Amino acid sequence: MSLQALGITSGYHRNRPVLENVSLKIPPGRLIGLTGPSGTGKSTLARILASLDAPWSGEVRIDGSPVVGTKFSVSAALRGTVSMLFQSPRASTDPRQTLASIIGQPGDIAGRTIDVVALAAEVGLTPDLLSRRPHQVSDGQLQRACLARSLAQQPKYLICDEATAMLDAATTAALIRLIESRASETGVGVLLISHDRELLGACCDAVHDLDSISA
Ligand SMILES: Nc1ncnc2c1ncn2[C@@H]1O[C@H](COP(=O)(O)OP(=O)(O)OP(=O)(O)O)[C@@H](O)[C@H]1O
Repeated sequence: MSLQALGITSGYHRNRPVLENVSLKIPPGRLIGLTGPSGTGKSTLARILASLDAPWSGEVRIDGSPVVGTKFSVSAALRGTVSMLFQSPRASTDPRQTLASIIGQPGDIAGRTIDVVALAAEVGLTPDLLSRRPHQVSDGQLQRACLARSLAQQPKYLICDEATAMLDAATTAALIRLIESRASETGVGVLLISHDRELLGACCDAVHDLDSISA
């Protein structure tokens, strides 16, 4: 059981790979850190692990099953098992939606009822914020809503791509604590991508440099 990248090679321009033969394993219930210099391909790998993009070669496996296709073409059994939290909550939310509808989105897609108020409370959002739209809340509050949306998806694996880079130290610590407790309580496996090696060292079970996982 794990989310695995196996020998991933990928890039954006033919003959100029960004990732070469990269392998990484995220076991359930663990926090795995990924760091490395800017522009070396961490986000590229994250998008491939989340089935948002397909690699040129190599394979992603979710609990042993190879992923075929991307986004909505991924098989129903595997779709939604990996959730991604991005750096910018504003770029990943619809400015017309309220926080309640943002958090409840995975339920609408899956035809499942979600206790939005309870999830909001879990990530530290009070009920009065739920009727607000993104421009009426802070970056930290909106990122909490994005985390609640990810959790509402009930993913087996969560990828946080610089998800706390825009937040202050206190909000970062609160979100990381939440992710840690979710990992230990529900067994969600987490990949934390960050330039902050100190942060990764403090909360992760293992930290990899992108260079060290390229063969
Ligand atoms: N959509 C794209 N089209 C073309 N090139 C891209 C695209 N996305 C990323 N790149 C390039 O691929 C390389 C890797 O980018 P990526 O964002 O994966 O790196 P990163 O390690 O996450 O960087 P950072 O730490 O700055 O977020 C960079 O040279 C970048 O310019």
